[in-house]
Amino acid sequence: MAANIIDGKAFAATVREKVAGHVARLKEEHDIIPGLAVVLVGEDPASQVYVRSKGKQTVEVGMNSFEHKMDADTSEADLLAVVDTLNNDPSVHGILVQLPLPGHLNEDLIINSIAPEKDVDGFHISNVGLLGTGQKSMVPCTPLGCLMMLRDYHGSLSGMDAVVIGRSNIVGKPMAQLLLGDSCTVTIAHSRTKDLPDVVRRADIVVAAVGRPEMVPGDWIKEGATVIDVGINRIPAPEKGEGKMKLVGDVDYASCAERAGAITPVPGGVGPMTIACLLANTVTACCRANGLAEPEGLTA
Ligand SMILES: Nc1nc(=O)c2c([nH]1)NC[C@@H]1CN(c3ccc(C(=O)N[C@@H](CCC(=O)O)C(=O)O)cc3)C=[N+]21
Repeated sequence: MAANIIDGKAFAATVREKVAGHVARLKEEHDIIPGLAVVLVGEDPASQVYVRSKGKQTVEVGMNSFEHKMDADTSEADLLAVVDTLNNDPSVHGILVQLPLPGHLNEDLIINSIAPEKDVDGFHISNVGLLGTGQKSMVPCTPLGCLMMLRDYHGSLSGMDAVVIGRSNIVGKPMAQLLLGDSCTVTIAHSRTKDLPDVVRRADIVVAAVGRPEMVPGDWIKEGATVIDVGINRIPAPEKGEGKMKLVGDVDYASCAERAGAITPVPGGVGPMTIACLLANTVTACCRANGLAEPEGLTA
């Protein structure tokens, strides 16, 4: 059986359209323009690509985009000062500090210095706690995008067996919380999990978020399961020519697609949804900051 392909790229376009609609309404009815500030420390080429892409999409949906580029040797105090300025700037509704940060900077400290209501990444300890207790929060963009695709494909997720492979704070843990919130039976698997293949074989929903290229083979996938591939790994592609690279996920797409009922591709799956959800979170933050109704269809 060939799996249905869950087209994250197309889905992300519909999310951005909804965002653009809300942005237009905010401007027209309330004279408010949502603003997203992205802080990039250092010159990691991949990060620069993502930041550019975020800025471009932010402007395309009609929001204001603010970019703060800082040197790789920026001090913690200087970075905290920039975050403080953004926290106090009423035209900024969302703040994202691009991760990973250079090693001399304390990531937790920086993230927790962002005003929780502007923390559109959903990484602040307050938002983590709110999500874990089922209260209104900012939800991390990648898991939110995965949840939107799963709900769209399945309708209700209630009672499904979900296995999340990976226990990171930015994907695995919040993903598990969201699936639990939708009444899945959730297992978080990781590098020390015993009998990982058998654990994954129980799953109706597999979310792979480990950052290891093509580590999940098709024979771990239950017939008909839904596979969400969060991995974005750049690996050599000698078949495309000398020195060429390609993007692959954390699952072996060809063999998993043979057994899955549905699967997200890489590229064109979770990645585009992550950025779309960042824009969605910024609109949500803007509405909350102004005491306006939550935008429909953009929150968990
Ligand atoms: N504070 C913070 N928040 C983040 O959300 C964050 C971050 N730091 N640091 C880096 C990672 C990475 N990330 C991606 C977003 C979209 C794609 C994406 O759209 N990927 C395309 C392919 C892009 C390509 O060709 O390279 C796709 O999967 O189709 C990828 C990666 C967000 N991140």
